[in-house]
Amino acid sequence: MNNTPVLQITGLSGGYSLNKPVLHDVGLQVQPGEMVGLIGLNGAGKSTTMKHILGLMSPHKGDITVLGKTRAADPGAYHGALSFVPESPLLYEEMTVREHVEFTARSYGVERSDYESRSLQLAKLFRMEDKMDTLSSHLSKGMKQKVMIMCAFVARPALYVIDEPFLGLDPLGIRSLLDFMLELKNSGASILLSSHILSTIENYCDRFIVLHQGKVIAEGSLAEIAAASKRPGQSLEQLFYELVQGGE
Ligand SMILES: Nc1ncnc2c1ncn2[C@@H]1O[C@H](COP(=O)(O)OP(=O)(O)OP(=O)(O)O)[C@@H](O)[C@H]1O
Repeated sequence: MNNTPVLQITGLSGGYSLNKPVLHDVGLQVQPGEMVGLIGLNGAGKSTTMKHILGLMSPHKGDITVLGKTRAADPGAYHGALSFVPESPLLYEEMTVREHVEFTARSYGVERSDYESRSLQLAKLFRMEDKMDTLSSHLSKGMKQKVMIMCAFVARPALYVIDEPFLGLDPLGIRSLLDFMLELKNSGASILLSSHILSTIENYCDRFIVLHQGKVIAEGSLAEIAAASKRPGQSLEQLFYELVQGGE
């Protein structure tokens, strides 16, 4: 059996300047078919961790592998194996929704017929069918976020890196996104998801990584974190509160 984690981070230290690291010896894994919640206060280092995974920043120390390969060893395979939903939508103002989704599908080498069926499915799921030919500059904030999500999901990579995706989404959009992530996970995809909405992700993620001041201070399933904290039965929010208060 292949036990290679889809994402493996080992001893990662990094940040925006060499003399002031933001991440300190961060280690985490995401296995095939796992949804892992990366949680932490504002400034804990969640987005910085994601930027390192995406190769937008280089580690000061440590290694990151996707499907067992570093970015340096095989940049094409590394980037082709992951897609990203950023915290704030970044779109080309002069392109329509359809053009964004199609452009992304092409850059991932998605077959035309797969692109067509997936884009139809995503447009329906996120209630964007009547906006497919609208310029992105004419969309609402939540609709722009949906375009980012549709682009990430049209590719079907092994790993999804999703940074606080719920901001701006309406309740139906949040439910559609959660259900779709569950479907992807059940079909074997791996998801690293950051969010502050702990009550929402509590029942969806298999495991949680708690980052505090750039360090991993707890990890495991809800039951494992509760057991390690000697607080069985507590909610993720209660456990998180106690962990970060203790970490101050
Ligand atoms: N572009 C940047 N240049 C310098 N420092 C930065 C930059 N972006 C973030 N930081 C710093 O890095 C640290 C971690 O920030 P990061 O954005 O990773 O936090 P986060 O956990 O994603 O927070 P949030 O929940 O607010 O999104 C913070 O101290 C922040 O000030």
